[in-house]
Amino acid sequence: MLKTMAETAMLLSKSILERINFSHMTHRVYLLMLILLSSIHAILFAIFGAPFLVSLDFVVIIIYGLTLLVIEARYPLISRTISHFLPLLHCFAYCTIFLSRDSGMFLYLLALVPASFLFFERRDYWLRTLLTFFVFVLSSLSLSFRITPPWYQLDAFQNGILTTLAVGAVSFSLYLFYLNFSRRLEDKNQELIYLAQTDSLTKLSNRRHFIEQIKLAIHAKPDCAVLLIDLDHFKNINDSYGHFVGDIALAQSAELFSEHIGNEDLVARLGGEEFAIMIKNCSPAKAVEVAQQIRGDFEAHKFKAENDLSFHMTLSIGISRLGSDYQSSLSRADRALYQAKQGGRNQVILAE
Ligand SMILES: Nc1nc2c(ncn2[C@@H]2O[C@H](COP(=O)(O)OP(=O)(O)OP(=O)(O)O)[C@@H](O)[C@H]2O)c(=O)[nH]1
Repeated sequence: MLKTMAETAMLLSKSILERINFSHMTHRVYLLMLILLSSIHAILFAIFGAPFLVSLDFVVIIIYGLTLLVIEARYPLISRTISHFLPLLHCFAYCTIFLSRDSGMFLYLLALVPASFLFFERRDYWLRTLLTFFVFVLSSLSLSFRITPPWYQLDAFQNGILTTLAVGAVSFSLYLFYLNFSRRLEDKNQELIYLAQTDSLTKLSNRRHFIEQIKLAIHAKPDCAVLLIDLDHFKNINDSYGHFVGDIALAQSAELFSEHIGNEDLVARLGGEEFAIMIKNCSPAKAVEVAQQIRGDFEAHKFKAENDLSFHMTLSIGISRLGSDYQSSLSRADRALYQAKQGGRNQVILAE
């Protein structure tokens, strides 16, 4: 029963933590966590019968509260400095003056290092370095100094509870650091994969991704058609209206092609004014039908650029069935496209 409850609590907290986007987590959350931790201490000290320490925690809570509500908005750097250096002094004072190092409060210092990586801006390296240095100095001081006698002599059990809480905070801080780090790495990976697969102008797949996908499709779905598309006399658009308008026309063409394909299909820009479409589960006759629709819609489409400029374009399409050798399939589609160009453009040719 206890085991099931613990497992449920673990799963629940894990799923909550995984939903939090730490890369967008603000410094305010960190301040809120400090307030929560200080409140837990205040309650514990009240139970332990140490009213002075309760009032000390209240003072600290008020400072964090003011930092959160007033200073954070106007002076973020001061706010960050307070929220990192105040806990340092707080722990140091507890370990050397009020409770002695037996309380284990110095362990909180360790939690501040991973926390600084979580909550400081990336560019604040100097602040992190300074903080790490302070943590080192203060933890070694609080371990070696003993301003005896401590103001409050807690018993071993009470010290144990405080130490457990501190170790919990350190572990939690390390866990958040790991979670944040692995998420950032994952986000970066996804971003790199996207950049490596995408054409920056049209946001379609690029040639590399298209080739990868047709290689996969050969094994997975035998009935695929490949359409190679080339815009007709595109040079004239650039020459007449400029390269910028040419770019707009390419982006609009990409949108139009995307409207004609299903979820499983893929449209890509191979380069320049050349595009390709892979249609899965598609007979050659059906591929010709789709290609003719694209050609007709493209011809009818009014391309628009700034200053009320509008113009029409046409395209040519070569089609082949995707066989076991993708290179020969592409070559056959390319030859069909060449025939379409030679035959006067604005037409669809299916490779034999
Ligand atoms: N605006 C723009 N133009 C591009 C881009 N990439 C290639 N081009 C232009 O596309 C044009 C392609 O011209 P050509 O290969 O002669 O082909 P075409 O004029 O379309 O003629 P055909 O294909 O024979 O019908 C060239 O003017 C290139 O500069 C691009 O990213 N943006």
